Amino acid sequence: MKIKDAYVIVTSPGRNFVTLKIVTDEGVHGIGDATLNGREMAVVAYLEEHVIPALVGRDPQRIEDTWQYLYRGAYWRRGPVTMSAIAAVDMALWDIKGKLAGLPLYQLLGGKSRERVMTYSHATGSDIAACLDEVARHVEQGYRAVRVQSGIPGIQSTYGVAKRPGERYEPADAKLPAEHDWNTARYLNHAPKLFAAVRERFGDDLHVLHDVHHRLTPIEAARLGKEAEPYKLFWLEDCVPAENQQSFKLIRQHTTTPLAVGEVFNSIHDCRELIENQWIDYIRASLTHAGGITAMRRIADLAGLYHVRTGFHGPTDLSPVCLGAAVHFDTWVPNFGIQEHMPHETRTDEVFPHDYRFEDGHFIVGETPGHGVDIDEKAAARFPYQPASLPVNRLEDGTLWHW
Ligand SMILES: O=C(O)C(=O)C[C@H](O)[C@H](O)CO
Ligand SMILES: [Mg+2]
Repeated sequence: MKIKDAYVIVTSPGRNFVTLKIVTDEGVHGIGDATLNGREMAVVAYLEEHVIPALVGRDPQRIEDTWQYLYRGAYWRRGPVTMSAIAAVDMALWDIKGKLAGLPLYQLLGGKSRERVMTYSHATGSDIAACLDEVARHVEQGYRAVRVQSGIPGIQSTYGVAKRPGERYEPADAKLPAEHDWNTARYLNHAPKLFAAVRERFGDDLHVLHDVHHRLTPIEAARLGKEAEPYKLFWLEDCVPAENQQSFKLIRQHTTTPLAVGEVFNSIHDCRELIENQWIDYIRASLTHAGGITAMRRIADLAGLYHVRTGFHGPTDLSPVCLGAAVHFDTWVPNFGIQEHMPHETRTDEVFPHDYRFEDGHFIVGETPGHGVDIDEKAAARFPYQPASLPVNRLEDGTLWHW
């Protein structure tokens, strides 16, 4: 059997998605997600110019060999563009393997470790009261775990807060990056009040998560982790930028608040020190940005040795293809923690028909052979690419900060 054809589909049903479709000479096809928010077309070019020509004619069943070929064979290893492209190929090939075997992906990985996959969603509000109402709405929908983000007095546009009440949070919009403002002191004074209010209204049973989105220094993160301890967070996410993995050593020395990191990681080398030193509790890399199922399996196995659990990134800027594959992975992986769930728009779900379903705060995996997600190319063609960028952040004096 050979790969006969492969092509990229870019579609924007509400936001941009990049999908790779691989077709075999026996007519079986598989798809993979290659969406890199704000840098979509770089991955398209990487796939079209450098990957697809090398795929045609290869045996689609040799997933590991193809992964090594694309990783080692590029000479230029790692990086989000390269690894998203490799991930898309990898996901599509696992999809094909499942279809050929007549088995859903989770069976290929080793079968079910659980019946359902706990998810968390996002409660956002312009202030604490509005955020609490959103938490209540999510609890009514069955969520056992909710991420809380609220506007901060004195800061105009805060990460994770929807622009208008009732709208979804969507950071990428303008063609060029929007400019946001940031003030660490105001944030640090505000965040513990939000956690306290959530616990007071919802009690101890709800899992409460919070995303700092890389904005603190290690000692500031240590202070926040310490002050959050009475409110027993499920996790504190991305409390510092993680290029310097040693930062987490300092944070860890000061707090027992569980730490999660990794949504911008693209290889096992980005998290090896964090895992081996047990400086984190949850690894949040995604199948799309960290090299696919083949690579993520190695990360999860390493993490399992050190009691680190998975908490896959699952924002709307990863397509239903990534989410579908993640639900299979989550159903199998022994050291599962939680799965992020930011529901896609209806038009996105229409472009990507899938068999995973949300029920009572959990995802339930489907039984369709492969990863269970397809693309309706006719529907996709109705939504042309819309250039969009993620924002940037500046301190009050104009200094560019982490967004
Ligand atoms: O979902 C999260 O935890 C995020 O931090 C979302 C990111 O801002 C988003 O995926 C950037 O593309
Ligand atoms: Mg995040």
